[in-house]
Amino acid sequence: MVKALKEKAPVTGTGSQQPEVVVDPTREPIVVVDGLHIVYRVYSGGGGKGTAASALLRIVKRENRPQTKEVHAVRGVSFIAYRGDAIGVIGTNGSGKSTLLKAIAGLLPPARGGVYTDGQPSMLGVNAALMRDLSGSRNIVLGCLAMGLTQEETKAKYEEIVKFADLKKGFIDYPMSTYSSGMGARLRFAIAAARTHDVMLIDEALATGDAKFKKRSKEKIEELRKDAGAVFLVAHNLDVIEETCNRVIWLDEGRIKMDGDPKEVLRAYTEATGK
Ligand SMILES: Nc1ncnc2c1ncn2[C@@H]1O[C@H](COP(=O)(O)OP(=O)(O)OP(=O)(O)O)[C@@H](O)[C@H]1O
Repeated sequence: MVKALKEKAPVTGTGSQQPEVVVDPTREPIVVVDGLHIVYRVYSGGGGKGTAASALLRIVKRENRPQTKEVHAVRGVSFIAYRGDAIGVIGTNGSGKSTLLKAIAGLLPPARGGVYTDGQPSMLGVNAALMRDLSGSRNIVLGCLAMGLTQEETKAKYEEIVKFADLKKGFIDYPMSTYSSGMGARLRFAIAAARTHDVMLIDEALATGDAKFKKRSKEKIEELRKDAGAVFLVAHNLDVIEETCNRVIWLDEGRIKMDGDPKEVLRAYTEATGK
């Protein structure tokens, strides 16, 4: 559900230096992120990892919970994505890009603030729920059905997906555990791209492909963008972001440092980080 933003005053970033969010009443909002905070709780102390086995041992021994440490990964992020936006999310390692995408997908609960989406967000690779022990072709069928396609639609899309993934000969019938990470990423992208998503979230999917695959992926995103609500793309490769996106959000330590025209944001980012 999208909040009644059109009547509302501009949403402002809650972080001290975050840019103010200005509402464009002429465009249709698809995703509204309003003062979002995401906090991970990490179990520390006792030397061990927070595994189920160590938790069970503690329960049996009637010990207290281990100390928890908080990682504040997203700190008061606010922005509005409009219909037709392809938004690149950039930032150095650990700046909160993947966390933000997962929160938009509804996979992480906000500690404060909220995410409002118009339609169903699909995080590429997660929603497709690919199974490593099954062949690529079985995964195509399961992935399509999991995305809500009917059996007929799945059949109709099958060849297109195989063609788009363009795996080495024969690999489509091998278990996905035998695929390289690049091959897996191609197949995940191909499956996810087989249907239009209201909000499409792509995390580093294009990082592993070769130049030819990147070009085709870019074209596919363009095509999906026309029908999709909004596309979010996380990539360390800034060329991919510049070529694919009409807007870039720069995250720095969980806050928005800049949000706007790709050329301007990428230039400032490159100057600041030397990347
Ligand atoms: N499951 C988790 N549990 C605890 N802390 C986490 C978890 N996932 C991420 N973090 C922490 O949250 C912060 C943001 O991580 P995130 O993965 O969102 O960053 P990123 O910008 O996507 O990084 P990268 O470019 O390296 O992929 C980091 O400090 C990271 O250590």
